[in-house]
Amino acid sequence: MSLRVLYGGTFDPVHAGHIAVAKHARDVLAAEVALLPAGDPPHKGPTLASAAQRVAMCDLAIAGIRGLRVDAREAMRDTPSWTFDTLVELREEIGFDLPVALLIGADSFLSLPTWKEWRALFGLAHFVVAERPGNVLQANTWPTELHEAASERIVQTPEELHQAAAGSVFMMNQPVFPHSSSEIRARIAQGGAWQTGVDPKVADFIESNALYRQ
Ligand SMILES: Nc1ncnc2c1ncn2[C@@H]1O[C@H](COP(=O)(O)OP(=O)(O)OP(=O)(O)O)[C@@H](O)[C@H]1O
Ligand SMILES: O=C(O)c1ccc[n+]([C@@H]2O[C@H](COP(=O)([O-])O)[C@@H](O)[C@H]2O)c1
Repeated sequence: MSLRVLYGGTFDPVHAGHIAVAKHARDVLAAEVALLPAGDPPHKGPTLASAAQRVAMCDLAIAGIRGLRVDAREAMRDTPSWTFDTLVELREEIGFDLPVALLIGADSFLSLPTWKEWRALFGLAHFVVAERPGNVLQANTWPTELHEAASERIVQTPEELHQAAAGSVFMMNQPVFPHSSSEIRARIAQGGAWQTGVDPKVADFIESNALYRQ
C-alpha cells in the first residue's frame, strides 16, 4: 500500500519553508508528496497571484526535486477548495483502502474545527502536522473540540500511516522554518530584500510577472 501525501496550501507564493517541510515529509514518511494549490482558498480573501500563477510557481519550486509533484485539481475547479470535496473526489478515484495523508502546518491544524465537515476528514485521510514558529504541537494546548476528536488518534511512528487508510494524526517534529508567504508579499511591496525565502526560479517568475508589488 503506497501512502499518498497531499500538501494543501495557498502558496501565494510558495516559499522555502513549504519546500523544506515537503522534503522532510517525503523522507520521514517514505512517500511522494504532492503540493495541492488551492484554487479558491476557503478561509482566505482573494489571492494576489492567480491560481494558474500559483500552480506555475509550485511547478518551478519542485522542478528536479525527487519525490515532490504538483496536483492541480483544486486550481482547475471553479468551486471553493474545500478539503472535504477534494478528498471525496480522490476517494472516488482510488477507493477507500489506500492510505492518504494531509500534510498541514500546525497553525492550519489548530483551525481544523472551522473547516467544512471537519470530523468527516478523519474518515478520509490521516493528518501529518508540521510544527511552525508560534504554534505548539502538544495536544493538551489544542482547542477542546480538536482535542476530543483528534488526541487519541495520535500515532508515534510514520509506519502506522501506511497500515491504515485514514484516521491517524502524526506529529512530524521537523526543524522549524520561519518563512511565511504573507511576510514575503509584504517585503516585496515594501521594496525590501525577499529573495532568500524563495527558490530562484520562483523569484524570477515573481519579478517577470510583477507580482506582489502593491
Ligand atoms: N514555515 C512553515 N513551516 C511549517 N508549515 C508551514 C510553513 N509555511 C506554511 N506552512 C503550512 O503550509 C500550508 C500552506 O500554507 P500557505 O500556503 O497558507 O502559506 P503561509 O506561509 O501560511 O501563507 P500566509 O502567510 O499568506 O498565511 C499550511 O498548512 C501552513 O500551515
Ligand atoms: O476545507 C476547508 O474548510 C478548509 C479551510 C481552510 C483551509 N483549508 C485547506 O487547508 C490548506 C491550507 O490552507 P491555507 O489557507 O493555510 O493556505 C489548503 O489546502 C486549504 O484548502 C481547507
